[in-house]
Amino acid sequence: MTHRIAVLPGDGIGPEVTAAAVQVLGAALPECTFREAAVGAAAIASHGTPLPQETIALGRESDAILFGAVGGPGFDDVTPEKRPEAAILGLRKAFGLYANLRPAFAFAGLESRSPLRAELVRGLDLVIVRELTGGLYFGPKSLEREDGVLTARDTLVYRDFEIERIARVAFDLARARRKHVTSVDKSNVLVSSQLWRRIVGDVAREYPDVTLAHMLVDNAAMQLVRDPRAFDVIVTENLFGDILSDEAAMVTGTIGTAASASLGGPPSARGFGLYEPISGTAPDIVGRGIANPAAAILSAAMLARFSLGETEAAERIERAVAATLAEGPRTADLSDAAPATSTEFTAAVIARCRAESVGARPSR
Ligand SMILES: NC(=O)c1ccc[n+]([C@@H]2O[C@H](COP(=O)([O-])OP(=O)(O)OC[C@H]3O[C@@H](n4cnc5c(N)ncnc54)[C@H](O)[C@@H]3O)[C@@H](O)[C@H]2O)c1
Ligand SMILES: CC(C)[C@H](C(=O)O)[C@@H](O)C(=O)O
Ligand SMILES: [Mg+2]
Repeated sequence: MTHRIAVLPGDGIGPEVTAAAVQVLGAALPECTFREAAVGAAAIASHGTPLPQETIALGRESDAILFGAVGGPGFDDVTPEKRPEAAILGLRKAFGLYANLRPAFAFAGLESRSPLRAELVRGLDLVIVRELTGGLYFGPKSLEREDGVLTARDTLVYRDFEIERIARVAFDLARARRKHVTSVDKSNVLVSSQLWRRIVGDVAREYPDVTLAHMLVDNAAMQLVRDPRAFDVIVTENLFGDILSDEAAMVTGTIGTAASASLGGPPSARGFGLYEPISGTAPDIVGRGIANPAAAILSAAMLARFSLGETEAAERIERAVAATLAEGPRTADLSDAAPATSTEFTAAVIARCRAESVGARPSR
């Protein structure tokens, strides 16, 4: 059966890392077909809009989207809906992708790259379940002069069903893991967080085998660097999840391995999804061929697992990435001396995938 993958490379290092992910996925699953469309600043240049209708249409004709990154210089004075970043927000909304899974995983051999002491990080394996289609990102916005005062508003809105469904995703996930959920909010200040805490508590009663802790977001930011391994599944609202996931990624040693899946339902129900690195267009390294493609490749593995049901291929890709990170070659974010290029890292991952598929398991 053919798997139809929409590839949206976007801007900056997006095309560099997405090309790597397409190569690896194509090698692991030859039945994938790839069709590309424009998003972000690239689409503004070619179509006059960050998210052309034909890009959405390609997504609708596909089993999954492999996404790079969007953003670029020159948009500081442009309203949010005309910025390149509107493309990713528009896709999340258009496809109802409310559940964003962001694993933070300490790969063996990378402990010394963490800003934390190696013994605090070794074996770290947590998942942030970020609510992705609500909150401050999607509430009404305005910028108006009111009584002579220039006034900007972003509105934080959460509805009960939005909290309930993301809480269920987190508890279901925890059930298949270490059975602990930390719900992160700011309920000492925000009424939306009070509702969040109440509803997550209600859902928790349906999962007596899973423990729940509530934590304020400022404390959570601190605990993530004090003792990151105390976390199993973190569930939180859109903006807190955005910020905490970059922090958790760096705790593992680099943001260059941080993958994500954006789903419209529980991960157990195989279906359409969008898969992307959590990081951005990395303007400081674009065009140099040194970006770490691991996050994009691991996002492709999540795509194989959650949207294609190809568990064996997903695991093969993940093992090949883990072995390459452990043994090298490594890109510049993970190596001080003679780092590999993105292309060299990708070739090493593909070689390990192929070696395994012909029966010769690579050494770990
Ligand atoms: N999903 C997305 O499309 C997405 C996500 C985050 C940021 N952005 C956009 O990207 C642009 C740049 O944002 P930023 O600079 O704040 O964050 P960024 O994530 O692009 O970069 C932050 C730092 O991480 C490094 N980095 C990121 N990915 C890397 C990789 N694969 N390998 C090695 N190093 C890597 C960069 O070099 C940089 O030093 C902005 O326009 C922002 O809106 C887009
Ligand atoms: C580009 C931006 C809109 C996006 C977000 O804030 O969700 C990014 O930072 C992410 O983490 O995916
Ligand atoms: Mg982010």
